[in-house]
Amino acid sequence: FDWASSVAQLKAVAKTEQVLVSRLQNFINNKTEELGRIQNYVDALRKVSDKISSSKEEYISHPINQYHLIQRFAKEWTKVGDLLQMFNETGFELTQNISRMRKLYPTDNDLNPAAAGIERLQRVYELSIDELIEGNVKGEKSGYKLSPGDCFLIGKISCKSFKCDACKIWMQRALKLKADETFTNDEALAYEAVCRAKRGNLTHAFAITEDLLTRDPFNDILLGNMLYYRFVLGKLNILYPCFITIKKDENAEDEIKQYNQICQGKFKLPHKVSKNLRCYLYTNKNDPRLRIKPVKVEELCNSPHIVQFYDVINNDDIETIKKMSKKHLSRALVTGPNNTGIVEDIRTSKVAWFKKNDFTAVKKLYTRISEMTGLSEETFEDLQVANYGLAGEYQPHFDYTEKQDPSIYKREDGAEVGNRIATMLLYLNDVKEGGRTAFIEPKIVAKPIKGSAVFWYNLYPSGLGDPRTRHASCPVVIGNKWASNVWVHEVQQEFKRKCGLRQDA
Ligand SMILES: O=C(O)CCC(=O)C(=O)O
Ligand SMILES: [Fe+2]
Repeated sequence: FDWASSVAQLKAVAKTEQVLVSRLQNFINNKTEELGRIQNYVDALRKVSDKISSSKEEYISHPINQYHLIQRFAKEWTKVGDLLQMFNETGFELTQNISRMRKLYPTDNDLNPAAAGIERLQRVYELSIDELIEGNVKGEKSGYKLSPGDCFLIGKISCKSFKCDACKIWMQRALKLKADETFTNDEALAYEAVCRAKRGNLTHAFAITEDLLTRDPFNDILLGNMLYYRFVLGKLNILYPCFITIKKDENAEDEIKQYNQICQGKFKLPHKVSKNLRCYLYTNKNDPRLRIKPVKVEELCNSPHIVQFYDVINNDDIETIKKMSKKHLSRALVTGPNNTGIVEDIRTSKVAWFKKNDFTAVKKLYTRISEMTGLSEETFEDLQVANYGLAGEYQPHFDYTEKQDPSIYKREDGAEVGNRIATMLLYLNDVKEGGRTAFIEPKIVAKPIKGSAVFWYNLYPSGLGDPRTRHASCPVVIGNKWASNVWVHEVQQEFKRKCGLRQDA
């Protein structure tokens, strides 16, 4: 089910935990009470048996005693049997419920993405690891700490996804805090060695691994790595196939660095740019519907033109949309080979989709967007509602497709609607910390403000994709993020937004 990719559904888990705690407490109370009753019986019966053991012959010769002995077996010990049976049965239902529930709620598989989320927060926002370990995120204290085992897990996940710098710092933390029952020092060292090797420091990795092998000479993974180091260091002439080295993609790394810095709020627009940005009331060339209540606009960037509209949607409609979405949220996909949707780490959120006619709030929203932008609803895509999970993000991407294939966007009725000409990105809540929308080239961010929406054209008027619109959703640090997109397609907008004479007009 993938619990780390949406916060909305985690709320139910927290509620269930409360119920569980009180059920478990009841269970213990009942058991204790039953044990107490059994204890009373044992006390009473012990008195009798003590007496008998001191003078068995004498006791047994007396007819009343004979009667009592028989009576105890006929009655008392049956009662003890009943009590024991009851003791065994109490909590049976709870045990069954718990094992059924375990299948529905977070399991071991959810821990890795959650650990990856913590690592992502640290990396993107350059958070202090010491503070994170203390449960302190940008001054917000959780009350819980990260254990050495948690640090080890975060290091291990980083190593497996080739984030070697992260692996190193988290493993060093794990080692500094000392191993707990979840890992040994040698395991932490082994991961660190693999990371060093991936960074090209093979001699050091070789030395660490050689040392580790003296303590664990049959460890398959260590042996495999050793063969590889020997090969690369020229000490062996066959290659062990299980070890991969990663090639650095310099461009991608530079972009991620830039993305991290934008998310951290490190860039300020120079005065000569920001002084040309305006806030104004907009009536879309005197649209009669907007003349009465013009829309509030804030310019975020002039080139490309990116604006934030305020009070686009009211609170009731927002709550309706979120409530409807909760039932339908499923892991967000990105476009993979042959236009199929695939799960990727670059997009950690859950989404739900609605049609214009699914309920009134969507219909109203579509009319409103059409009024504000002057664009035809005819080729609006279905409404996408997204909820981001632990450190949920959407790494830099274009909303338009770079493919030249006109059939890529087909409406359900088969009509080809062209590329995504524009994006309306609505914010359905305020995010306490993080979760901003970052535009990579102009180095600007939009802040999620409930009821507002960011709007921009993805294509030049010529229809060519505008690469300056590359954008991302920064990881959520504290709180929860609800956003929603309406993508507008080219077809039907020909007379609403006319094409220019130059390709990048
Ligand atoms: O949520 C955001 O801030 C951006 C989302 C986005 O870019 C998308 O869904 O395409
Ligand atoms: Fe996007």
